[in-house]
Amino acid sequence: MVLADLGKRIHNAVNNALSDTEDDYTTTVDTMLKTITTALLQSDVNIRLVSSLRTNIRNELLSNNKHNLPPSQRKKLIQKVVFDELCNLVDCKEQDVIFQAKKKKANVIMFVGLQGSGKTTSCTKLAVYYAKRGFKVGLVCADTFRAGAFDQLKQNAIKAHIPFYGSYTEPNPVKVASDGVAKFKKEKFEIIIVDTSGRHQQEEALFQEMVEISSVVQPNQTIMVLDASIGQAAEQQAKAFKESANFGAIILTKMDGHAKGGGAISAVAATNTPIIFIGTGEHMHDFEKFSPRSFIQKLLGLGDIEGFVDILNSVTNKKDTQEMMENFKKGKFTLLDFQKQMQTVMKMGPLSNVAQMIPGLNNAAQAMSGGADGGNTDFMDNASKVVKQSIYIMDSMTKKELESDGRCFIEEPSRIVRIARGSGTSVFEVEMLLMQHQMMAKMSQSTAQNIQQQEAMKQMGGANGMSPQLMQQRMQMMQKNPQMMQKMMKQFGGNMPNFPGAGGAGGAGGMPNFGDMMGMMKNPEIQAMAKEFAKNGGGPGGMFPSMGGAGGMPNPFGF
Ligand SMILES: Nc1nc2c(ncn2[C@@H]2O[C@H](COP(=O)(O)OP(=O)(O)OP(=O)(O)O)[C@@H](O)[C@H]2O)c(=O)[nH]1
Repeated sequence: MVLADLGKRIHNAVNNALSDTEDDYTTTVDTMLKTITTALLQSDVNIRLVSSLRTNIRNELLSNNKHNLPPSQRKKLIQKVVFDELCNLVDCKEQDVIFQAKKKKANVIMFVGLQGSGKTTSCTKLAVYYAKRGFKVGLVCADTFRAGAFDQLKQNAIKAHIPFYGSYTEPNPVKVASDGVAKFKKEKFEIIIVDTSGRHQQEEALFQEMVEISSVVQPNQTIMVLDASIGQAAEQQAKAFKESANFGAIILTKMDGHAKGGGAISAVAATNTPIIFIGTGEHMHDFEKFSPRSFIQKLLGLGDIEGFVDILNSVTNKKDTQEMMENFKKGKFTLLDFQKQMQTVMKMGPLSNVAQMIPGLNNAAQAMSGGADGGNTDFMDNASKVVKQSIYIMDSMTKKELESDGRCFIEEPSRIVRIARGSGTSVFEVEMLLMQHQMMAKMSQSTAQNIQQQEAMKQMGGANGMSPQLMQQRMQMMQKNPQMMQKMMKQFGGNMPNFPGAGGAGGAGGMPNFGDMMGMMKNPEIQAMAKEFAKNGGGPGGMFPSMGGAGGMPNPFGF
């Protein structure tokens, strides 16, 4: 059973228990536990762990006369106890498990694991993680066992812009590791990641090599890379590596696709070692910080806002975002702003991964694509393609065009043809993008107006003690009298409230408040534009007269 199915089955079992009014409480709990334990076993979670989870949940839910609790409290208890016990399954209770590297010091991290587990890929992903956080990072390839290992690391490193070290001629991995670390230390690198060889199976020679490399490079942290798709074997493998390499952290790879994951989860308990990251694909950005609560939340389809904010923080340029939001609330939204937004979306990784983090969004995507199994991935992949295409289109614009409000394209439609040619897209696709930009620009103008109105209402209410209804009436009167409105705006201008950003709480600073966005979507002008566009189906008479009506692109923003 793949992880997504596991989550769904547990989620359903809990929901059935919550809505069950016919059976007595003990039967309800036992039925729920039967489904949960079967699902966990089918996902390869070790039988000992499943049995202990079952006992703990049962004890918690049935002890001390919990039968007598009112139904609403019983429901909350069931949700909490199941959630906490699932978290315990993947939590080894260590704090700050990601290695806190020190700046201006050489921190060595050594990777171990079997061949093909995803070591080399994960080394580069971790290098990118630290590089994004401002560290000077280097990669050492000490895998002299597998022909082509150095080339693979080199390719990954070049793609990720990470300096690397390796040798085509030196056969001794201990020497390569030692030389590489010495070189990077001399050059004042702050994070030095050493990739070691793997073998197809656990064997003495491999463990001996790891011990030798470890003794020369003296790692600050050793990480074991574990393939999540190997099932029950993971536990045994982790134990064997722990004895010789004594790793302090685990990276679970291949948690995407059809990994059962349960075996790997059991390895955490067997070695009492924390999982620090999970690999969710072959690309550099398919790498998520692991937190037990976030993982279980996502598994159960409850979203992971913590992870979302974390990704958002790592990909947004605070200065750019702040500037963009300042302009947005002043009613200014250029094509360049639009391009930066698209680039941020792309940096967040595959949209299907991001969607899983937002409560409800994954389900919505599944519904739109008409199926739970992979359907949402198709839908999101399509949306990713559209975002990428939009970036190509904007890359073909001149600096002046990008910094404009887009009106130049209406005045001079030949620009659209030029951009379509330059970006390898169609005129229709360029026009669609311009249309989306216009909608965002309209939203920005509405936001500016809303903010001004709200502020004016606040000021008036504070000064006069008026009721909100009376204030509303006055505002409507003033709207009908533009001169009076202008005067008032002048009076209150430069005193706008902060635009409430969804990321504000987590410090990501910068996404427009969703509630406000929804409000703006009710703006009759925006609705009229959308209707006009839909009605024309790309035909003449729309905002961009030459819309060709070719086959309809999905709109990633859901307008
Ligand atoms: N789907 C998926 N594939 C992954 C992930 N991590 C690595 N891979 C793929 O797994 C294969 C093996 O990965 P490597 O990084 O070469 O594994 P390795 O452990 O370094 O292997 P050796 O160098 O032979 O020891 C490659 O095709 C990777 O692209 C992941 O999280 N998800």
